[in-house]
Amino acid sequence: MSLPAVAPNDITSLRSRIDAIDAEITRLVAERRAYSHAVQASRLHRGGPRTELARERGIIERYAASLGPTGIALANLLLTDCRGTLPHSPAIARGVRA
Ligand SMILES: O=C(O)C(=O)C[C@]1(C(=O)O)C=C[C@@H](O)C=C1
Repeated sequence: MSLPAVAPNDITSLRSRIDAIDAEITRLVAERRAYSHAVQASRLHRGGPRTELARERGIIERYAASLGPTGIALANLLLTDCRGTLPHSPAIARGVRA
């Protein structure tokens, strides 16, 4: 991974790049959650189960291949976040947060 030209001792510039990356990551996590909820809602609508463990295993394997053990932890966190209560679910209506 090569970095754009930033003086190595320019901590302010380096941190501002980190902050921009974090903002992008959190935006992508929210976008991923929305797509994940759409897939889960579609599956439920067709009478299927809400989760699909074979698909989750494939995702975890991809993260592991890219990032090693940290990737496994990250994939599990993402899947937990994306599996949360669907916006239209009765649990939400009762005020329960997954
Ligand atoms: O890809 C799917 O089938 C999804 O429902 C999305 C997703 C995910 O967030 O990646 C969420 C729940 C499933 O158990 C598997 C994967």
